[in-house]
Amino acid sequence: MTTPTVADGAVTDSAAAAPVLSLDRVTVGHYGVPAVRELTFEVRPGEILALLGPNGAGKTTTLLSAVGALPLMSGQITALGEPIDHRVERNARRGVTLVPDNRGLFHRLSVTDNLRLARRKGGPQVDVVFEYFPKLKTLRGRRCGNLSGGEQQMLALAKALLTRPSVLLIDELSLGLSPVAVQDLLPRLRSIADEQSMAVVLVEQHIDLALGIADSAIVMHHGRVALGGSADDLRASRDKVEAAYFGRLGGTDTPG
Ligand SMILES: Nc1ncnc2c1ncn2[C@@H]1O[C@H](COP(=O)(O)OP(=O)(O)OP(=O)(O)O)[C@@H](O)[C@H]1O
Repeated sequence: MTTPTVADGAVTDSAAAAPVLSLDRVTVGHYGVPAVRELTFEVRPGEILALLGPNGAGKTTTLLSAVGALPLMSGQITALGEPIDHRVERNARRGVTLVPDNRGLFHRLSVTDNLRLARRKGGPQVDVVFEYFPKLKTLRGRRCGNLSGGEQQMLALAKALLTRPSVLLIDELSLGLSPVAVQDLLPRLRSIADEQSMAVVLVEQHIDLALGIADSAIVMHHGRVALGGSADDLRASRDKVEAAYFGRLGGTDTPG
């Protein structure tokens, strides 16, 4: 794994592997009001970037813009060497996959039927994801609405993996889950990213758990990067992470 560096609020990497997803000075928002300003970062195959920040910091807006669901006010997003445009379905077929915070599941359908619907022609068989989540195999006939929150989140991840993503954008994997369930899921995500060389952008409120599995992280505040760097550096500067999270750093900063 290579070490990201921070320059002007941007998490970049000097290593040779081409980024799977790049945001270059992206400003994006809702109804003409910017929610994210001048955001720059890159993620490479197999890397996990954690997007941290308080409510309203602009994390979801960032993910939505990366899949083409929000028009950019300025800047550019590139995935797999091509600019991201508004064709969300096409972007997904190209391997840019979002796991939304509402999980995007069909609650009346069984686990297997949810997975079947997510499967792409020529893509992996449903059984493949049972290797990552054996528990789902035991629950395959159960209605999704009768699964626990953690099981539903496994199903949401499993569905996303069936699309063979090159970059997976995950909005609050841990939403509504017990700490035990989160401690189970996040390391699995790390292993899957490693095994599949899948880039991941992870929006997460459990700062320490996220920094525990990520390669790099950005702390956003009011739509801007308050702090960014390698997860190792940020773990070593935990007080700065907290200050950035609460908007007490007064601008972009690097740990140390
Ligand atoms: N559909 C929308 N219409 C108008 N404003 C929106 C919309 N969605 C988000 N916003 C605004 O954009 C800003 C960023 O919101 P966003 O959802 O990206 O934050 P977030 O960091 O994901 O927050 P949370 O942790 O609460 O999910 C907020 O000020 C929010 O009120």
